Formats: sequence, structure tokens, C-alpha cells
Amino acid sequence: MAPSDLLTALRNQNPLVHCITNYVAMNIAANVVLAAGASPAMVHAPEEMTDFTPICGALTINIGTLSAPWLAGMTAAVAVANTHNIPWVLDPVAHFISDYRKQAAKELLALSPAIVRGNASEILALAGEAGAGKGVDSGDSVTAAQGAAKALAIQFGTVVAITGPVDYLTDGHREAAVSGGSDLMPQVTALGCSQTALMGAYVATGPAFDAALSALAHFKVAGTAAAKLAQGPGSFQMHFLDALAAAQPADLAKAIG
Ligand SMILES: Nc1ncnc2c1ncn2[C@@H]1O[C@H](COP(=O)(O)OP(=O)(O)O)[C@@H](O)[C@H]1O
Ligand SMILES: Cc1ncsc1CCOP(=O)(O)O
Ligand SMILES: [Mg+2]
Repeated sequence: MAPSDLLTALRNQNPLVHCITNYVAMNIAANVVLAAGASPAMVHAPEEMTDFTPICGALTINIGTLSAPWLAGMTAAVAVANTHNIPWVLDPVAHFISDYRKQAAKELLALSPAIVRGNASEILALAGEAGAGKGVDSGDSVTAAQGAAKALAIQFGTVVAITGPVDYLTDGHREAAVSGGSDLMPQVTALGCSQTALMGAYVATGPAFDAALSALAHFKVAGTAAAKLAQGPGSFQMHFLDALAAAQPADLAKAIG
């Protein structure tokens, strides 16, 4: 499906997106999903998954502020999603910072996410390559992680998105680059996490590769527009939400290629 059709479908369908994300991202990720035209719900108790996950169009899992009860909620949600053929997206935030987080990311990756999204350092480390990540921030170039993304996509039968100044997307066979946005984007916390949540909204609407591409393009188009009005990271965040809502389906193609 073309990105323009996917954005139109997303806004028509207003899919319910089950997000398990981190404490930092919860508010902005929910606002991003709403601004784009979908309906987010942040629900993480393991006891709620059998009731809630099956009624959602997609699930997103983000390990940014991981702890044991949250991991239990994540694995319970993924099990329900997989049983009901509900696509899910993995964001392995800073998984290389501890053995605990590394192991969690590895276990989640083995549970068949439709899409994996991370920054370059996260994708490199997921493929077992040494990177220069600094906590949640990337220290590596997107180009340096492209081989890792392809290898992961093939090994796990998934779509892998690396975000950065120019985003890269692959399913191991096809690949795409998405440009635009602003260098104010990494100055606003949890925009990567919000991108992951938005991928959930799109993958509830169409095939994984097309969904990830559309979500990446939607962010770049909105980021470019917001940067024209922003005076710094604070006003950028406000204008970015407005620009996500104002983006027109035909605009998305401008960011791709
Ligand atoms: N220097 C940059 N110029 C333009 N867009 C950027 C830049 N850095 C990051 N982005 C965009 O910011 C969003 C978050 O990406 P990123 O910062 O890589 O994620 P994370 O927060 O997980 O590290 C993505 O939409 C990405 O395209
Ligand atoms: C600062 C921080 N600390 C733990 S999670 C988080 C948010 C990270 O968000 P992103 O990966 O989108 O920059
Ligand atoms: Mg991140």
C-alpha cells in the first residue's frame, strides 16, 4: 500500500493501538498517535492482556524503563498478540546497557515482531556488533548499521527500521531511505519511542514494510514543517504535534527516496 493510502486508511479507521512504553515516553507517544489519527492506550499490567490485547489493531513494546513486572506485561501481551495474529512492534531501547535488558531484548526479538525500530547503536548491538551508543542516544551512523539491519531482518523474518538523520528501512530484500526532519528531533526526548508507537498505528492498517515506511515518512514530513516554526526543542515539540495532524497523505512521498 502506498503511504498516502495508508495515512488515509489510518485516519478513516482510527485503530486502537496497545502501547507498552516507558515512563518518559508515555505522554508524548500517546499524543503523537492521537495527532496522526489513531487511538493509543497505555496498558501494561499482565493481568489485563487477555482482555485488552485482542481488541487492538496492533501492539507496541518498548523497553526504555524496564523492570520485572513490566517485562511480565510485555511477554504476556506478545503471547496474546501472536495467538490472535495481531502485529506488534519492538523498540529495544538502550538494550546494550545491562545484561538484564540485553536478555529481555533478545527474548522479545525471538517472539516474531512485525517491525523492529531502533537507532543505529541499538540495531548494531542487536546484531551482536559493537557500537558507540550512549544510553538511549545513538553514537553510530545509520549507514554503519545497515548491514546489521539486513541480517536481523533475514534472521528473524521481520522489518527493521533504523532512525537517524536519514532513516533506513529493510525487510532483508527491499530497502528504503527516508529523509527530512530536523536536528531538533533528537533534542526532544522520546521521539524515537513515539515513532515506534506510530508504527503500531500504521501496522494496524497495512503490511509491515509499507506501514513502517509510512510512519517514517510521516515523522520526517512533520519534522520538516515543525522546524520552520520552532524556536528550540520546546516549541518544536508543540509544532511537531500540530504538523503530524496537518500532514496530508500526498505529502508523505516527498520524504522517501
Ligand atoms: N539529525 C536528525 N535530522 C533529522 N531527523 C532526525 C535526526 N535525528 C533523528 N531524527 C528523527 O528523529 C526521530 C527519532 O529518531 P532517533 O533520534 O534516531 O531515535 P531514538 O530517540 O530512539 O534514538 C526519527 O523520526 C528520526 O528520523
Ligand atoms: C531518556 C530515557 N530514559 C529511559 S527511556 C528514555 C526515553 C528515550 O526515548 P528515545 O529513545 O525516543 O530517545
Ligand atoms: Mg530510542
